[in-house]
Amino acid sequence: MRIDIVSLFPEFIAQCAGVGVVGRAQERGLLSTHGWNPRDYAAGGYRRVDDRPFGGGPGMVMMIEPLQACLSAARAADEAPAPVIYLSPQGRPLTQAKVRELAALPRLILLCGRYEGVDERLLAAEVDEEISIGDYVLSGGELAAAVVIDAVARLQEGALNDAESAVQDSFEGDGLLDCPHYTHPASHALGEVPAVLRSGDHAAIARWRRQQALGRTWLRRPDLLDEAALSKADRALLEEFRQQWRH
Ligand SMILES: Nc1nonc1C(=O)NCC1CCCCC1
Repeated sequence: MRIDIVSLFPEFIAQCAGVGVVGRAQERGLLSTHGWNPRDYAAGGYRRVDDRPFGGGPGMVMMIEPLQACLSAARAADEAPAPVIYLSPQGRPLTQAKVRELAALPRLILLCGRYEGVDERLLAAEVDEEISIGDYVLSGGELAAAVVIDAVARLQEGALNDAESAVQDSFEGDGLLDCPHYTHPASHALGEVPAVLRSGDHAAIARWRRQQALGRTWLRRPDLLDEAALSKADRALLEEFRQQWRH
């Protein structure tokens, strides 16, 4: 999978994409990322990429021309077709389902805004999809682009080892929150590791983990429960958790 990122700070993305799972996926040839800076496509000595907003108001707006030229250069760098995705709070919320959809594509072009945003005419002409990573305002789209890159990189075949796949599966598989995790020491001033996890009874451990995932989802994200397809056994486990919680 190839991801091109249009950003005034391409070095930011290169840093994020160079470490951990994403860095390893690149080393394994599962993914490649390429930064493109609109300032390199801005005319004149000053290489202007932004200007004052029509209608007045604070801040600056990213201009059409440098972005359009930069996007054209990025597109031309590979023959694979790619949707242009703009990261902004005005976009549709990013979900794991959307991540799966994006991860299956051969290529993405991510457009990162700065300042107050991008000239609407550029967005209307060049952007295929607008995506938000949450209802808050960042100083630029780069962090959101890094989130998209990380999430799709994890889904590339061969990107994760067994332990990492387990984490992916625990959310990805059934849309529930993850269960709690514990490690050494078993006893600590902060508390004890739940006995079931030290019992060696793998069936009991799996049951406990499933019940904890169900219970936490019920407590913290009941909206996810609505969408999850719970089995009869799941519903019984959750009811048991609810009873215990209420006493
Ligand atoms: N939230 C978000 N989800 O995706 N992107 C987000 C963001 O807050 N981006 C910064 C804004 C800053 C002004 C220009 C356009 C991008």
